[in-house]
Amino acid sequence: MVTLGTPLSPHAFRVLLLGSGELGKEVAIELQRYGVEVIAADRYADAPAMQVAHRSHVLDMLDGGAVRALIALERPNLIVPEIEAIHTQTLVELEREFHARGSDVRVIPTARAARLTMDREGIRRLAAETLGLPTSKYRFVDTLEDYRAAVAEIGVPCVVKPVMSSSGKGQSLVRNEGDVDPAWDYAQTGGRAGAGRVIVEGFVDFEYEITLLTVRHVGGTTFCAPIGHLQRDGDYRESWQPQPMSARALERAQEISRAITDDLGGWGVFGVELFVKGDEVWFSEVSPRPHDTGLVTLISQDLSEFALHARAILGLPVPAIRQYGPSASCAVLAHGHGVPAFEGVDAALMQADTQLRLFGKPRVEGHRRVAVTLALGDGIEQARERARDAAAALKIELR
Ligand SMILES: Nc1ncnc2c1ncn2[C@@H]1O[C@H](COP(=O)(O)OP(=O)(O)OP(=O)(O)O)[C@@H](O)[C@H]1O
Ligand SMILES: NCC(=O)N[C@@H]1O[C@H](COP(=O)([O-])[O-])[C@@H](O)[C@H]1O
Ligand SMILES: [Mg+2]
Repeated sequence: MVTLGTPLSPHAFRVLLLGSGELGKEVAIELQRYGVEVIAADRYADAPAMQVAHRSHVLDMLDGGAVRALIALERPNLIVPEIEAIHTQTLVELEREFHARGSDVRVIPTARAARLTMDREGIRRLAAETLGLPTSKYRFVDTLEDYRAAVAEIGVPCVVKPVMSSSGKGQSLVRNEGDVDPAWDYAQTGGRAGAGRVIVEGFVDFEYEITLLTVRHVGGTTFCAPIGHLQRDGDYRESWQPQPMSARALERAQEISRAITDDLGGWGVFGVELFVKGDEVWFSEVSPRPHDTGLVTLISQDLSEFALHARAILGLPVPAIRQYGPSASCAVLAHGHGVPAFEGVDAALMQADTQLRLFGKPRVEGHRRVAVTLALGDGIEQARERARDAAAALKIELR
């Protein structure tokens, strides 16, 4: 049983967010509602979650020493990874030390889950080889020569990704011979840890893909309604809920999600990414934290994925999740260089049942998701159209 205290007092319940983007911002707001003292960290200043936290720190989270020093300084009750780019081996060591000391400090959901999912190899081998879950074909390679052989063996089309990357960075679809070498070069430059290991995945010719938000909480495991989504360049553009599925496919999706999340363990929200064709379901990957496609739950459920994460990690009950019917989200990307200014916010909010979140990201260099629109509709198509219309009404100027 958790005792929640008063923030900024000696008996505060403190949560340290490692990563402070748009997803962490919503988690921070939900934690604030329980009087939790929230400390936000990221690699840059004025990140979205920092703007709603009690305190913040800027550090290189891939530096194990820096992560350890921050945790020693802040002495949080919970350490909550918000992104994958963290020195997760340090979290594994710290968790072991906490345990040995009899301390009840926890890494969410577990340090092992954070470590396995930051590297595509860890989670893929666990899912496919240890748990026997259906996945695409795959090979891990370190050299151009092995890479070419892996592509020849798996065949085209195939998907090439750095083992450490997210949001489609460094990822290519190889359709023919001419795509092979450029995909290697892109994987070598687009990964989060620089050049390195690559996964070659067989292309899964799915009908649709979903995120199954799976909540592990004190009372057991609860699934949200499936979220369908559209990805471009490996990054999410639209998501909707509920995605229509056959009863058998939904059952398989839940079985796979339960298997992987039971193995990872701990409390919190997991975003299980699955590919579906007819009644067939393949595991793709899992985030041991709220998922970007789950932003739709800000409008589609009484408890959003962020509210669910807060409840679950605090050890609070999740007796039911109410879904409000057809809903959608549309990601808003800014392109260019500068500080965003938003016009057309009024136009974006003209339609009933439409909402907007502006993340407050301090700068854009290249492409960056800076906002999301949300809508309810009579059907999925109407909800998606409303969310897209609202996004199109926004005009972003980079100053
Ligand atoms: N083997 C595959 N077959 C078919 N499509 C794929 C395959 N792998 C990836 N994709 C497509 O690319 C998208 C992004 O892939 P993936 O989720 O592995 O990338 P990511 O960089 O981890 O993205 P994120 O961090 O946003 O989840 C998938 O949602 C899917 O649309
Ligand atoms: N697919 C993972 C994902 O959506 N993560 C979310 O994006 C932020 C990074 O955004 P940035 O790259 O604009 O800093 C992360 O902090 C997290 O909130
Ligand atoms: Mg993904």
